[in-house]
Amino acid sequence: MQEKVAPSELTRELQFVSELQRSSVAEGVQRELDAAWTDCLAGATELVPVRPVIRASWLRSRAAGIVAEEFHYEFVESQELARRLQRQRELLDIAAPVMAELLRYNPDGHLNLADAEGVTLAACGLDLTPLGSRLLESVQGTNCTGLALREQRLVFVLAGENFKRGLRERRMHCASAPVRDTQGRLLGALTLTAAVGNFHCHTLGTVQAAADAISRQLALTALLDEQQRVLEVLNEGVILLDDDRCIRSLNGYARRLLQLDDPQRGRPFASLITQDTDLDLWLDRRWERQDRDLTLLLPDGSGLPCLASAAPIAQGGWVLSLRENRRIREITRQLLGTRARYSFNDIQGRSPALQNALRVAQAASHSEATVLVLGESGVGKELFAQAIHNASVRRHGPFVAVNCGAIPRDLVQSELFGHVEGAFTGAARGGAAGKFELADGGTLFLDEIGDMPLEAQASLLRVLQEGEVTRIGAKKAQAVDVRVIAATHRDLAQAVTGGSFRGDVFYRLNVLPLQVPPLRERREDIPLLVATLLKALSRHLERPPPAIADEALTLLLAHSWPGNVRELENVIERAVNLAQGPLIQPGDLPPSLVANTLSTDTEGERLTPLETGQRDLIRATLQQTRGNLRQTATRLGISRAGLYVKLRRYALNPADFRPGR
Ligand SMILES: Nc1ncnc2c1ncn2[C@@H]1O[C@H](COP(=O)(O)OP(=O)(O)OP(=O)(O)O)[C@@H](O)[C@H]1O
Repeated sequence: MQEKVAPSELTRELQFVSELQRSSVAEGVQRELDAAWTDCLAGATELVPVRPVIRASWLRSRAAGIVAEEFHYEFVESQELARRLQRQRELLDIAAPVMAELLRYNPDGHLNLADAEGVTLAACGLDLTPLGSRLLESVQGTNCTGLALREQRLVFVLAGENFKRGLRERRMHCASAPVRDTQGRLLGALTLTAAVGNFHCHTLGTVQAAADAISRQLALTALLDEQQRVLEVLNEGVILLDDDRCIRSLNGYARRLLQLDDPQRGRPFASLITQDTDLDLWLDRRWERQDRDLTLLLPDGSGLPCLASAAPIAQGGWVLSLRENRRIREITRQLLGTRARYSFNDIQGRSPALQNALRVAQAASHSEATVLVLGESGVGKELFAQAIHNASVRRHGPFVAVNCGAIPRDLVQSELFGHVEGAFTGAARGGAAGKFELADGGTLFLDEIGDMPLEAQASLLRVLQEGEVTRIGAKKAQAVDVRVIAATHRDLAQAVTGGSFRGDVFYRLNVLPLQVPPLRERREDIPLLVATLLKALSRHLERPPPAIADEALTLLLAHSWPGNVRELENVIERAVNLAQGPLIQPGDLPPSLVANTLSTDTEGERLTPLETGQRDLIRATLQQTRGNLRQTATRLGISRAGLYVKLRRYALNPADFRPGR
């Protein structure tokens, strides 16, 4: 504790007090003090034999008009006292045993504890300073408590050094030391009053040590309190176990997890978990930290799966931290970004083929049935899956996508269903949740389901049928609430026949089949898709969207699009980057596309008489409009997109009809 008294002064004071032990000295001192006091009251200022600290206090007391001859205590009002007692409850609780102990060694003495404003908050021993009495020097003149508060250091005041006659005539000496808070701020003063014969130099040390003990205990309590608060606000359950694996304490989060109100002190931890955790294996002091999946037993008999981490404490016992799997999954989802971005509004196209797919998808979003999205690569199968999820009741849950074709065969099962620690070589410490668990409460999109190995299909069937997953190596299954949307570009029925896909899984998945049409079957959507892509790309590049020249659009319409919308996206992105001016020209398109297009016409195909008539009409109109597509479409009463489709069908190139050809 901060001690303001200079070492030399302290030595002097101790020497002085120790000499007082000799009664001849004490009597002499008393006589001198009485004489000096009388002089002081008569107006003298010299007061030579008086210690400087006392002399200064007497002069202040005299100047403040304090009447030395009158003695009675002044009190704060009872309500005010109650407020102060309340405010200093902690200090009082800590000080009470210290004061009681001190009194045991000074049975004929008196102890009082005053707050920083000199109000007595606690007292024991002789009936001297009453509760609520005001002891500041400005109220009571020179007195030990008032002086300690003013000097903020250990002081002693002999009987004859008090200012008021009533205190002087008690013939008792006092020592007082300040009590401080953790920041070193003055909280009050602890004062010991002892009969003259019992007061010696050790009294000073004892009072100082007691005041320091109170201050230290206050700091410790504050620290403990702070740690307790941290533990209580912690976002995970913390349980302290003793060496016998019984509970020493639980923080608030752990109590909430376990649905328990009281601290459960002494309860065996084993009674709070299901029996499938081998505690001997887990709580092993050789390991610094061990993670385990375990299931907490709740009062209603149900189980709460958690990830628990155990670290041994050097002094004995363990500290366990617990997080429920549900929360870990939430955190993982936040990290992985398992949100579906797209909705039905993002699916562009007005073609009957696409509108038809949209109708089926919208119906699927109102149901909970498993959906099987069929379509070539890049047609937008995941887009549809996301849109279904976002329009379904699960929209606030996770959307987890897994490409079954992209995971190494050996790992598919563990990726999807998770595993427990030690399930196989290379298994994660503490085990790992699978995608089904991650998608709990939401949708799991199983892309390229046709590539799923047969063994994994068997486990998938169980999840689809039972709504439960069993991690690899686990003894027990866990319930999961997941809607599955699977997708494939393969012909699954044929795969079933060929034996590479299980028939039972196929029928389970194929509840709601959704065929997403390839781009070549909905060419009329191309202009709209191109416009949307141009807008999105230019927004990204922060420049106005370029237009597309008719010739270039014709080429796009005529292409067979094996890569579907994804291919179209790439072609447009390339063109936007290559385009010199505000117009995308055929030269900005990939050369392969230009070459292919002109050959993918109706060559070799026989046209019906009706089609021949239509082709001739279009050709004639193109001639009249000199290859102007807008005018041609208007004259023919069809949309531009419709015209493009027909141009491709009949291998007509508008450029051939333009002047200069
Ligand atoms: N109708 C559409 N409107 C707008 N964008 C689309 C449309 N269809 C597909 N896309 C876009 O095309 C790209 C490919 O779509 P997606 O990844 O959903 O296809 P996929 O069929 O799942 O492909 P794969 O079979 O290769 O996984 C995406 O960027 C998607 O946004």
